Amino acid sequence: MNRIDRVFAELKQRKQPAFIPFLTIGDPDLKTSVDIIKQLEQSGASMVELGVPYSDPLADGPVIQRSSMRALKNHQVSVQDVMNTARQARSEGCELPFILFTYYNPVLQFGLERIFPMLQESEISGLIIPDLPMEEDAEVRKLADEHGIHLIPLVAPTSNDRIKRIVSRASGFVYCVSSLGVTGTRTEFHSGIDSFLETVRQSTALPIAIGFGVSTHEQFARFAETCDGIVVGSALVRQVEEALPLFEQDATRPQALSRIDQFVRNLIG
Ligand SMILES: O=P(O)(O)OC[C@@H](O)[C@@H](O)c1c[nH]c2ccccc12
Repeated sequence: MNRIDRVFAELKQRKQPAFIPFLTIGDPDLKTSVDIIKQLEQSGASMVELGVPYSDPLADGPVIQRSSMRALKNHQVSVQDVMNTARQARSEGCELPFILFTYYNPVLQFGLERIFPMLQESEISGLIIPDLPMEEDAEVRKLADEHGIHLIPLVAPTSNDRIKRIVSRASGFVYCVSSLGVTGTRTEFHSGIDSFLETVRQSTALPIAIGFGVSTHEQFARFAETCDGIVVGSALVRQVEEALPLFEQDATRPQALSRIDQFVRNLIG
C-alpha cells in the first residue's frame, strides 16, 4: 500500500486531519532541509510536500518565490537533489510519506522516462505538478500509475464542471485550492469555499486536502471540519526565512528548529 494511503487510513480511524507542510528543498541548504523534515515529523506532520525550487514559480507568492531564489542562488537545487534529500531523511529514520512538488519544466528537463523509476527508488509516494493541465497529463499519469506513485491533482473554486473530470482520474488525494491567485497567507478565502469543498467531496471517495493561505490554528481547525488534510506552505517557509540567521550557526540551530516546532504545534493545536 502506498504510504499516503496508509497515513490517510490511519488518520481517518483517529478522526484526525493530515497536516501537510510544503518546504522548499535547499533553502537555505540541503542538509538543513533534512533537519527541518525530521523536525516536522516530530512536531506532527503527516506527510511533506518536497518543493523543487524553480526560477519561474508562476503560481507562487513572494515568500515561496524568495525561498526558491535562495535555494537556486546557494546551490542550484535540482530534482535529483530533492530526491537525494528524501533518501537522506529516510536513512535518518523519517517515516513520513513524501510528495515531490515541482513545476512541469524541471520534470521535462529530468526526463519523464527517468524520473518515475527514481521517484520509486527514493520512496517518494506522490507527485504534484501544478502547471500540468488535465488535458496534457495522460503520459505522466500512465507512468505514475505504473510506478505506484500518486499523481495528485489540484482543483480550484473556478474548476466547476471540470471538477468531476479532474477527480475521476485522481490518485492519492485531491488538492483543493482555497482561493484564486498565488500561494501566500490569507485572512479570508474564496467566498464559495464551503460549497466548493462539498462539491469535491461529493465527486470523489478519495481524501480531500485544502491549501493556499492557511497560517493560523483557527483556519486549520475550520478546514479540519470538512477536509481530510490541510496543506501549509508559505507560513512555514516564512518561519524558515526568519530563522535563517539561527540556522547559520551550529550553536543556534536547535533554536531554529524549536521555532519551527512551536509554529507547527500552535498551528495544528
Ligand atoms: O503557501 P500556501 O498559501 O500555504 O499554499 C500551499 C502551497 O505553498 C503549496 O502547496 C504550493 C507551493 N507552490 C505551489 C504552487 C501551486 C499550488 C500549490 C503550491
